[in-house]
Amino acid sequence: MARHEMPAEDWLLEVSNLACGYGGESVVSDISFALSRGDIGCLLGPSGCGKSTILRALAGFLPINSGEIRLQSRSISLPGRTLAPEKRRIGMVFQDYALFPHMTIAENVGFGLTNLEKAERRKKVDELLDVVHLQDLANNYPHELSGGQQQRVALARALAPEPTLILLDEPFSNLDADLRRRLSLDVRDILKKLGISAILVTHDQQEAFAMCDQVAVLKSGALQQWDVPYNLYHEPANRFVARFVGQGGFIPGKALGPDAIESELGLIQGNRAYKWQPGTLVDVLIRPDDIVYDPSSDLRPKVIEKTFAGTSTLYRFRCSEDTEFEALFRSHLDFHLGEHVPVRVEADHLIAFERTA
Ligand SMILES: Nc1ncnc2c1ncn2[C@@H]1O[C@H](COP(=O)(O)OP(=O)(O)OP(=O)(O)O)[C@@H](O)[C@H]1O
Repeated sequence: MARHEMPAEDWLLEVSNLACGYGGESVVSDISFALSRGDIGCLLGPSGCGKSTILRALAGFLPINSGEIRLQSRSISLPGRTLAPEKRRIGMVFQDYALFPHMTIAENVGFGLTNLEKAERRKKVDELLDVVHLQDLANNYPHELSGGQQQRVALARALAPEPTLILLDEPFSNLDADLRRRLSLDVRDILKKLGISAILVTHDQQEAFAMCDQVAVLKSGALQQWDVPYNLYHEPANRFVARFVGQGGFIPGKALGPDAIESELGLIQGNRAYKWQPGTLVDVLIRPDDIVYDPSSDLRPKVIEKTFAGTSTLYRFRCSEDTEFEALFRSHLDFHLGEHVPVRVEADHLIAFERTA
């Protein structure tokens, strides 16, 4: 069954035409998306696009100006009616961990469980420390833990009251790249094992793709596309998403038919049909992995930039002033600046937009 045909009760979170902001002004508007139970969603976009603002509205810290937020089919935010944060059953994990420094790890995790008997609380804390693999550090203090360990404590503390939804606000941004990648996969595993839904805020596309089932790409307070990572990459809704998600750039071309474009890189054909008239001027998206090295090719663009990245090298090629593009080759294919290299386009997914100016 397609997602849009799902009955309303299967959505965990529904955001409809949301507008909210500060001092009566909206900094985000017309935001609509829905998350099904157990899924991890993401708000992805450049700095200042409104990710944290939407997260604050979901948490109940910010009233909304129009639209509605529903959690488990229950309205939690309407203009003039905001269910208090503590009544939403939503947990939060922040970038700076926000652990209590004078409490042990076990006490931090058990902080929100005051309604439980002592023995029951201890059992629950042990279970959660087990889930985040920190049983051995129960009696340590936060400053004795690494950043990654502290973030797992923060997650365990947020999970303790058994929330319906967890909000993760740039939770890995204080960590180095390697730990970031490992911890994001760890957190995904933990949430999936427990069947807990989450919304992650990040401006790191790799993190969004590795961790999330659905991603919202935002620009200047407006939702550009809400989709699975694969579609964002292969079927971006507009130029902004095409550029923001993944690497690559546009080259000029002319439509020959619904699925064929003539360009300086030759005829580019794909599996996606457009409604263009033959002769329409378009911009075609070329990703670095769309270009392959082919010694028999007559197309021989010039290397104008080269970035060595260990197992691969990113090249920037120029055919003419209007047509430049990038290609990623295994690093044993070593070309020098100014060299003319035989290449060919091998793109399954033809992504192009009609030229507007
Ligand atoms: N408390 C506030 N009062 C007034 N304006 C604010 C407030 N917080 C954020 N803004 C403005 O709202 C807009 C969106 O900010 P927001 O923090 O939601 O962006 P973001 O996408 O989370 O950015 P970043 O990735 O840098 O954290 C920005 O223009 C910002 O200046």
